[in-house]
Amino acid sequence: MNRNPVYLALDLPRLDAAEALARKVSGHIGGIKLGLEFFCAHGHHGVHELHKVGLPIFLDLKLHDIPNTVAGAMQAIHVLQPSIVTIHAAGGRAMMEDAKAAAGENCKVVAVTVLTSLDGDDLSAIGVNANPYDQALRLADLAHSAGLDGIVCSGHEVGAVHKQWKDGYFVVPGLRPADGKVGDQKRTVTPREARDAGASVLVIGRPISRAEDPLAAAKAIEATL
Ligand SMILES: O=c1ccn([C@@H]2O[C@H](COP(=O)(O)O)[C@@H](O)[C@H]2O)c(=O)[nH]1
Repeated sequence: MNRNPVYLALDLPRLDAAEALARKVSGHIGGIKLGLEFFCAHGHHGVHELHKVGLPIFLDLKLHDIPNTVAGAMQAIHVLQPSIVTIHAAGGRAMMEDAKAAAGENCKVVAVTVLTSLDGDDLSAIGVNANPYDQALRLADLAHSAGLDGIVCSGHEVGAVHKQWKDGYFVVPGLRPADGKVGDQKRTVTPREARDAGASVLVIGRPISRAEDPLAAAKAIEATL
């Protein structure tokens, strides 16, 4: 049977609340995603605590620095046994190569292409002369040639990336059920659309964590897949 592709983004300030939520929905998700908010607040201790839930841990740290620094950070998190770690493709080829070389054997390293909270206007404001689709495909190509396992992109690009990188590992956030609040996300699709387009991992946070009934929300999303 295929593993549930949903990784729950635990962007919550309190460790006890994060662990309780993860336990509550653990039968209806495939993994737990811990990001900057969680890691800055709870560090290695928090990750060890969440390991006790018994699901794979995705460390969404979006590392972006000079190659030597990112490689050192990758080595420092070996001990946490993450199944997936993110870096930024905009850090360049050498940074991605060194990050992959420093990662543990069972850890997939995936590169963020264009954040799902950005649209074309945001890219032009930071001097990127391409639309999010073209930019995501360009960075996907770079990540592929740097030997990474896959990328992070929105559901609008994952189908095209999948066509040119058949065995890639594709993480898709910015997911909203058909009637869901979009919030700060600008390039959204439904979980089902992302899965059908070739996503390997569906990252879902607030549609579950901020739902009135998170368990019912997780079950409803699972039923659509
Ligand atoms: O491009 C990206 C990369 C990472 N994220 C992360 O995914 C979750 C999404 O949370 P929601 O509450 O479902 O919007 C969050 O942890 C982000 O840091 C992303 O959204 N987009």
